Amino acid sequence: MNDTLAPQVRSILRAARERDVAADDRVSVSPRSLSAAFADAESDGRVPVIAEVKPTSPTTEGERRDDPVELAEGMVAGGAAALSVLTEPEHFGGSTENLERIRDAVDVPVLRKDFVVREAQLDAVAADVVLLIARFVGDDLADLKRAAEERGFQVLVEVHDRDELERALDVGAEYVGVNNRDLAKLEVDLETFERVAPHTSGDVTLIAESGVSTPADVRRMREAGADGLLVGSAIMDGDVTENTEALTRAESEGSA
Ligand SMILES: O=C(O)c1ccccc1NCC(=O)[C@H](O)[C@H](O)COP(=O)(O)O
Repeated sequence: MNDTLAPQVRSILRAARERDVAADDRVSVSPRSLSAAFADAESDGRVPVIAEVKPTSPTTEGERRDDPVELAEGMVAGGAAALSVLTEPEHFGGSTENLERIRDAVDVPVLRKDFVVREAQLDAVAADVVLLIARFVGDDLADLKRAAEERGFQVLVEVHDRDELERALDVGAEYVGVNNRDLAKLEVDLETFERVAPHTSGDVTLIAESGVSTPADVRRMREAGADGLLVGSAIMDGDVTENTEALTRAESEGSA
């Protein structure tokens, strides 16, 4: 599998495998419901957007050093239904402290965005939702999903193609994210979601991840079946409240 990943992604995976977890105790979470947050957004005319606090990334120039709590509050003010917070330190400038502070400051669900590959890594910090990337966790998907749910986390299983989608459905994933970013080349193509989404079963909450930058992209992903969208770079680039608002209002009259 490693040979087919972009060098930056190989480096992310290597760091994830080597990362130790200092936590002594198993976390126990009373999660804020992601599906209820999506329903609340829909009921007042907002597109359900998970806005991502992403200080930097292998495909971003520079690093945004504003207070992550201020960024998160700005995203919620712009109508974000939920937040995603990078906790990966080496390639994304994230931290578990950022997530803790943000989760204390807002009342929407918070997704821990990281590259979890071992059960002990689930105990690094409490969050409402944890990400498991099908391609990274391989045959451990079912065990890690069970371990996460035992701790109270909701689990977002990330896939990129139909085979990974089948694996997500086989383990009973309720939240599936289709990542438009190809981890082999790091290219983003919104057609990925359009190709994979029709093969999902109806009771799954489907999230389009990566590469969404305009209201037209939002509408395109929604027409292809996205219940929600995960957006990082386009929101982090400039005024996060205005950027979030433009996307959450993409289906309102008068939106560009
Ligand atoms: O964002 C990257 O550069 C990246 C590189 C290698 C592996 C993963 C990467 N991103 C993780 C994500 O899933 C995105 O942060 C998330 O989907 C938001 O994407 P975007 O809206 O395109 O910033």
